[in-house]
Amino acid sequence: MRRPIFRRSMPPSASSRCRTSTWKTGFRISKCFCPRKNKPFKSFVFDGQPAQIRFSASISLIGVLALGRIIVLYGPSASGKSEIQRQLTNPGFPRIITATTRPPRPHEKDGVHYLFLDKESFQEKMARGELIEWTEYNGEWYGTLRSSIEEAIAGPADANIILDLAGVLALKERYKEHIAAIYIGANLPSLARRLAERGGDDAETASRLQKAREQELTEAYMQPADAVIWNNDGVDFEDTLKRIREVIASFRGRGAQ
Ligand SMILES: Nc1ncnc2c1ncn2[C@@H]1O[C@H](COP(=O)(O)OP(=O)(O)OP(=O)(O)O)[C@@H](O)[C@H]1O
Ligand SMILES: Nc1nc2c(ncn2[C@@H]2O[C@H](COP(=O)(O)O)[C@@H](O)[C@H]2O)c(=O)[nH]1
Repeated sequence: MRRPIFRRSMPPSASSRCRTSTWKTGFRISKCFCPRKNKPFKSFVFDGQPAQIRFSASISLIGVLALGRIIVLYGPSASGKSEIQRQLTNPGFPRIITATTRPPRPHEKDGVHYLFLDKESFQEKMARGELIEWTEYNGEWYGTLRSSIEEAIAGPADANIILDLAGVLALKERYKEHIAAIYIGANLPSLARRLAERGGDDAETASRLQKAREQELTEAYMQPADAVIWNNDGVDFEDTLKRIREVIASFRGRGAQ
């Protein structure tokens, strides 16, 4: 028996003049005229599906209606992700700010580059389910706020975010069709030079380079990327930006990933 599961603004005498469009998801929109109230109305109906299908239908519906896509930049430390993000970000392509327990670098501002948290606050956010994913890097915690991703997906604009591979995989698993990942690479000599120029703690620099050598420069690390861009020293940074803009435009042309 076909039975309405979800119904909105359906007056009692709704049986009258309706034009119904049915979506692939099983969702039906009827544009009707109510003789009793003498005015038009719309009804929204999921029809005759078992509960578990209803749930996935509503998820697909969110997918259909939500437009925002998220471009994830990932790759080794000092490959140029932050500089690329800085150049690409604008009001129509906002950055999604993640949280970290690492101390800010001299130029970094709370709420702009990261939400800088102490370990206790970070753990509280984890415990409250406010983080959709998190990772440990160099003894510090990094995590993505659930609300930041859901707002970006529900919004009309694409957004960008910097994550590591664990973050890419977590977002792709949960929001597959909204996520496109660009791996930003640079060779070891470029990374070493840039990290030395950044200054800071020698042990931390060595650890970042080791992670690049052993993990972040491997084929396996790049494998989930939808595009790979190399930004070595000697490559004109404007050229890197141009290639990234082209890749992002091609994602838009293809529709959601
Ligand atoms: N093509 C390039 N040629 C020379 N220097 C570059 C190039 N691209 C970026 N840089 C420089 O490399 C340094 C590191 O870049 P950036 O901070 O953006 O890296 P990152 O990937 O965000 O690093 P991290 O993950 O450690 O934060 C910056 O000083 C940046 O200006
Ligand atoms: N999985 C996540 N990775 C993140 C997040 N925010 C940043 N990152 C990655 O961490 C490392 C270290 O960052 P750094 O700013 O100290 O160089 C780098 O690979 C970032 O891409 C996050 O929320 N989740």
